[in-house]
Parts: sequence; C-alpha cells; structure tokens
Amino acid sequence: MANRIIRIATRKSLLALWQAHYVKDRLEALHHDVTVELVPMTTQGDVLLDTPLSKIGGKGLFIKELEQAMLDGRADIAVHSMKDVPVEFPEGLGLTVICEREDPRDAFVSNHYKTLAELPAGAVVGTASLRRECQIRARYPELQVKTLRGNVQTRLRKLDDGEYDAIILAAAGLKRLELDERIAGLLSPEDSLPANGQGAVGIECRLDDAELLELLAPLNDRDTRLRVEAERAMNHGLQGGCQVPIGSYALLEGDQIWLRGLVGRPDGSEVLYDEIRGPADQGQALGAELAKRLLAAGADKILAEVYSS
Ligand SMILES: NCc1[nH]cc(CCC(=O)O)c1CC(=O)O
Repeated sequence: MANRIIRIATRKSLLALWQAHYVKDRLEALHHDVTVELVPMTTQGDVLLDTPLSKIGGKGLFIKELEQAMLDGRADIAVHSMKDVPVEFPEGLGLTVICEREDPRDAFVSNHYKTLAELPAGAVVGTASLRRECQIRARYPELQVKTLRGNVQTRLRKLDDGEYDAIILAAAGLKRLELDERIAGLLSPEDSLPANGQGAVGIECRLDDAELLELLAPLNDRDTRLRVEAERAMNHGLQGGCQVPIGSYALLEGDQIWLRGLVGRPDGSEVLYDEIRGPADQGQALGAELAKRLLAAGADKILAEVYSS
C-alpha cells in the first residue's frame, strides 16, 4: 500500500472539521504511507438553518452530499456523528468503523444557573431535539422550551445574547471543541436519556474498497460498536429518523449489554420507558425486541402523531 491518499468528505462546521481531523490524525499516525486530505462541503442541512429539523424530515439531511461525493469518487470516506447517521445506506456504501465514544451525556449550559431544577418558572430552555424537549417538559412542566438551531457556536451565541436562560447540548461536541468550561452540569441518563449513537464518531465508505477497509479497521472500537449497534437497532425498530422523541442508550456490563429506550410526546404529556438486558453480541436483536415492546406500549401512536404533525 504505497502512498495512498484518503480523502475525507466533511461538513464545514467546527465540530465536523474537528471530527475529520481526528480521523485524519489517527490514520496518519497508524499508517506512515497514508496521506489524508479534507474535502469540505456544504450540505442541505447547513443551508436550511431556520426551519426546525423535524419539519424538513431530518433524515440524512447532513450527509447526502457527502455520500454523493463518495459515490462519484470525489472522496473516499465521510466522518459522521453517529447520532446523525440514518439506519440505511445507499447501495455500495456502509459504515464499517465506529471510533471510541466520547461522553454520551447531554450537557446543561447556562450563564446564570447550574441545573434544570434551579431554573425559575417560565425560564426559557433552548434545544432543537424533540427527545430533549420531551424529557424536560415531562419533568419541568413550568419551564418553556424554545427551538434552537445552528451549529454549536451559533447555539452558544444565541444563549449569550439572552434569547434563552439555558440550552442543552451534547457534552461530546463541547468537549471536542474545548468548550468544557461552558458545561454548567451534565445530565445523567436517568434525567435525559441520550440519543442513539450520541458521542460516537463513525466512518462511512465505499464497501468495494478492500484496501481502504483494511486501513480503517484499527480505528474501530469494539465496545462502542456493540453499544451503538444496539441503540441503532432500537431506533431502526421504531423507524426513527434523526429528529424524533426517542432516547436509546446502551451500557456494557461484562459480557452483557443493558439497553434503555424512551419514546415520548414532545409536550412531555406521555413518556414511555423500557429496558432490556442480554448477551452483548445480541445487541441488534435486543434493540429490535425493545422497539417492539415500546411500540406495543403505545410508541406507535406517539410516533405516527409526531410524523404527521
Ligand atoms: N444534532 C447535531 C449534533 N450531532 C452531533 C452532535 C454532538 C456530538 C455527538 O453527539 O457526537 C450535535 C450537537 C448537539 O446535539 O449538541
């Protein structure tokens, strides 16, 4: 494998660029005969900034252009936040590597308050996620939840401008961008069940490039992969896109996996929760089973209403 060049299709947000550079650095450190180049691109999701994601049908909005670049041979791989990756891939493409997970929790960010519980009645909390909105409203009905879009920097600026009293962001994004000091507190999975794949970065590529698959393979983290596959299987069973009031979070306990799932109404008036344990290598079947149970408990009705609204 002499002097192979690997081109990464990437969005231009600082977080996307950080993730692409992370993969570049790891690949170049592992393989001295490999050079990695970034191919920055604009996606539909970056353009439609003012529409709530749930209204534009979310699915794949941030990755379609990147996938086209790989199919056209303008790029070799794409680096994604796993929670933004749809369950199905275009013919010929696949996600062969999931890197070691960063903190999967949601972070509470505020300039004046330390926790959600401390916020006075009527305070405004910003989030673009129906999953976060549902869990906040269920626990703190006296708070207001207002849509917050944009990349991490934009969201922080809107908080600083006083549009919100607090916002919720993924801890992983803040930590990667060295914005840890903005985290007032971390929400436990009990308080805010994370989104499937949150905090994990995955690599998508053309499946027919055997040499490339071999170069990427060492970046795969087995534990993260087992967890994220179980979480994604649950979302898949629920037909969940990336903008749904669904939480899905797995932990390994020795050779067992513990998968928790949540589906709720965005207004917090109903929250369904269930969990399942089983052999760690059966995560996909367990995820499918948990999805089935949640659907039978009423998730089917909730999701149908969310999709039609
Ligand atoms: N939906 C946007 C998005 N996709 C991935 C992350 C954070 C990093 C991660 O979860 O890996 C974020 C921002 C956020 O939710 O605060």
